[in-house]
Amino acid sequence: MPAGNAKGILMIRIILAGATGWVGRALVPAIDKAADLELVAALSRNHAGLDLGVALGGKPSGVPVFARIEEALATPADVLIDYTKPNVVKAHALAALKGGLNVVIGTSGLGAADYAELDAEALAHKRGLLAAGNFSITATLLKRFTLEAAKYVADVELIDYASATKPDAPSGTGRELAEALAGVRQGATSRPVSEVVGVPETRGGAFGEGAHEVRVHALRLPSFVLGVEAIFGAPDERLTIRHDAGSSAAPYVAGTLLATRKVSGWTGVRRGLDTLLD
Ligand SMILES: NC(=O)c1ccc[n+]([C@@H]2O[C@H](COP(=O)([O-])OP(=O)(O)OC[C@H]3O[C@@H](n4cnc5c(N)ncnc54)[C@H](O)[C@@H]3O)[C@@H](O)[C@H]2O)c1
Ligand SMILES: O=C(O)C1=N[C@H](C(=O)O)CCC1
Repeated sequence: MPAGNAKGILMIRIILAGATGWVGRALVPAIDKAADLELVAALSRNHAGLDLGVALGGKPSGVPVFARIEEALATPADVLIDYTKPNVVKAHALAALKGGLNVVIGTSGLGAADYAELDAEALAHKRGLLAAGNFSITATLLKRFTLEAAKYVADVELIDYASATKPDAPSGTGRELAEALAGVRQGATSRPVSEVVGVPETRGGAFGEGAHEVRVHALRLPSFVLGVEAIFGAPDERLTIRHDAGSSAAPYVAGTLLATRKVSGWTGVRRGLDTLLD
C-alpha cells in the first residue's frame, strides 16, 4: 500500500535496480523531482554499500545501495524498476513479486516463455508487471505502426541494429515487436527457410511458427546504439518503418515513470508501453 507524505500525497515507493547504470542514473533525478514518487533503495553490483547520491558523484541522498535483491527488498516498497542485465532480471522480478511489489522491467533479454512464468507468479501474488522492450514514445509508435501495417501487407522481416557490445540478440525492442507481430501477421509468401539452398541461417532467427514466423536479422556493430527496422515487401513496392535511438537515456524516462504509476492497476504481465496508451 503506497504511503502518504506530509502533504497527504500517496507516494509510490520505488526500488531501482541498476540505479548507477546508463538508464538508472537518468531515472534518479526524475524520480527525485516527482511529487508522488520516492526512491527508497537501489541495487547496483558495482556500488553496493554506498549512499546512492555519493555513488552518482553528488551529495548523500539517504538512499542505500545494495548488491542483492533480497537485501534491497528488506526496505518496504511498492514497485521494483529493473534496468540491469539479461542474466539477472528474471530473478529480480520473481523475488519482487514474491515480496508483494509490482514490477516494471526495462531490461532486455526476456521472451514469451519468461513472461509466461512471470505472469503466473504475478497472478499468484495479485501484482502487476509491465515490461517494455523500449519505453521511448517513438519506438512505441514503431511497434504500433508495424502491427497496423501487418493487417494489410503479408510479407515483413525485421532488422535489429545495436552496438558491438550488446549482450543480447535480438534487442528487447526487436524481440517484443517480433513476438507481437508473429501473433498477428498474415502468412509469408517467401520460400520456407527449410527449402532454402545455401546457408539457411542467413535468413535470420525466427519468432512464431510456420508461415506466420517473423524473421529477425541482428547486426552488432560499433557506431550503433539501437535501431529496429520493419521492412514490408509487396509486389513492386516496399514500406520501411524504422526507429533509431540516440546516445542519451532521456527517451526512456517518461515511459518508465508512467508504467511505475500505472502498474498497480492490473494483475499479471503486460508487455509494451503501447498497452498504456489510448
Ligand atoms: N526498455 C527500454 O526502454 C530500455 C532502454 C535502454 C536500455 N534498456 C535495457 O536495460 C538494460 C540496462 O541498460 P543500461 O544501458 O542502463 O545498462 P548499464 O550496464 O549501464 O547498467 C546496468 C546496471 O545494472 C547493475 N547490475 C548489473 N548486474 C547486476 C547484478 N547482477 N546485480 C545487481 N545489479 C547489477 C549495474 O551495477 C548497473 O547499475 C539493458 O538490458 C538494456 O538493453 C532498455
Ligand atoms: O542500449 C541498449 O542496450 C538498449 N536496449 C534496449 C533494447 O534492448 O531494445 C532499447 C534501448 C537501448
